[in-house]
Amino acid sequence: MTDAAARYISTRGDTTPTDFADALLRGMAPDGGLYMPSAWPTLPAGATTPGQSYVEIAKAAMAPYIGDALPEGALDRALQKLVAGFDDPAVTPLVQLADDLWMLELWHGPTAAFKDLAMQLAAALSEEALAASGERLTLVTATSGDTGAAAVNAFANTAGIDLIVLHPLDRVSAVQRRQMTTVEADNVLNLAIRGDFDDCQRLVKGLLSEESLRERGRFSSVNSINWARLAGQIPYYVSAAMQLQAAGESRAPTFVVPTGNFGDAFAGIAARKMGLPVAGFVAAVNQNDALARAINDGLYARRAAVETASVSMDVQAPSNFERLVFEASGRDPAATRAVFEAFARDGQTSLPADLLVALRAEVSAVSVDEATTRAEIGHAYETWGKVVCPHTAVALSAARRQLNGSGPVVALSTAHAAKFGKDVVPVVGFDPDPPHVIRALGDRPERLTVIEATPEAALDAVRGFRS
Ligand SMILES: N[C@@H](CCOP(=O)(O)O)C(=O)O
Repeated sequence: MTDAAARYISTRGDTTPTDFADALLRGMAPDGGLYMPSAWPTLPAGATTPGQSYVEIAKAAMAPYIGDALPEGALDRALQKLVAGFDDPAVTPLVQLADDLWMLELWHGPTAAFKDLAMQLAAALSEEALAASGERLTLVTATSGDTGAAAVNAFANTAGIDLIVLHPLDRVSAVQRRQMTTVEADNVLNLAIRGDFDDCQRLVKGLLSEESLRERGRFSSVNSINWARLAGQIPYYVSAAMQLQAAGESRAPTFVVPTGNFGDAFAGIAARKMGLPVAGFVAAVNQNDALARAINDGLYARRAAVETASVSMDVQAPSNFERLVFEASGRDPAATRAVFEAFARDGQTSLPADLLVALRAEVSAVSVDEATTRAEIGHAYETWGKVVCPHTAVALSAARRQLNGSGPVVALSTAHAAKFGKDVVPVVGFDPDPPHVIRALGDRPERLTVIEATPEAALDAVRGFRS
């Protein structure tokens, strides 16, 4: 019998429980909710034995979520492929910046952003899941820059899988856009949407519930609405804790996570649910602060996203907030449904007082403005000689406010600064040295199609692609 951690239920409570492979190939639950493991597994000893490699940690941490849903050895093969694409032996090295202040570098992979860690696995595991059934898979994915780049890299030219990426027109960095649009792959379609990331994510969710598209075969998403994306982000929290221990630090860390769609932060919360000792989580958002206002003021309200230097976090309706509400409500699907149906219908909803207390026990949230982000890029360079991207700067600014001598604070560094030259160069005064994966982009021509942010336009584009 499959363990509870490998059975997936919906946050909205109206879906037949299913296994990892099906949750992976569906992306979202049919009732409009998000898949969650029906119970949290305990972190196996293999993940926390000193001296383990990233592959060993990830295998132990992820296997309970997969159970027997994939062919024998699928996770091993996926992990070997993942680490082969990283340019650091630690995969996600932890760097000390000052007393109690650490930075977890998550950008040593093929698109120089943290998304590679789960996306490369999602691609390999999707292929394994499809090999057994021989089905065809179409993926639709919304991006504010990094997810799309990682998805294109991971899925380009994969037999049996088509990938359609929706990014907000002119609202991703030039490098992010070129990582998506210069790849020569007939199975990839780039759609530039006249709107913001939240429009892209809304269109993706609409497409996933569009029955007429089922003719194409399986239809899913590789946004962090897909549980497999979160499962692939849990191991680096465990790895960071192990690296701290190896450095002689025995106190539990506080993780500061630069936050957009809240998938990364929720993966950390999942690691803690599995038993990883963590003192706290801080979600650091930019001026798009819907999540911070919800947690700090109790009002979850939709506003148009503003453009910031940390473009990948220009999100005002963070999808994984639904998973947090589900968990904080004691896994109550009716309470979760009430919050997100009201938000969808009215554009805002007040969170009940008891829910708010439980949310704050899981995570705190701070918003960092643009001037502070710029100042933090300068501070990181002047103080530690580190050229950091704007997202990392948001995290570092929030992390430095957490330092109170009570334990280590780990800021997640989510992307290489060279992806965001427009905002980094004016502060540090030079072009950050790009890793070879960015240099290799060269000046190849770009391929993208511009469409309006309407369900009809999105549906037409998808129907017209390789059907
Ligand atoms: N920050 C993201 C937005 C989508 O996030 P995801 O984790 O749900 O894929 C991006 O860079 O696209």
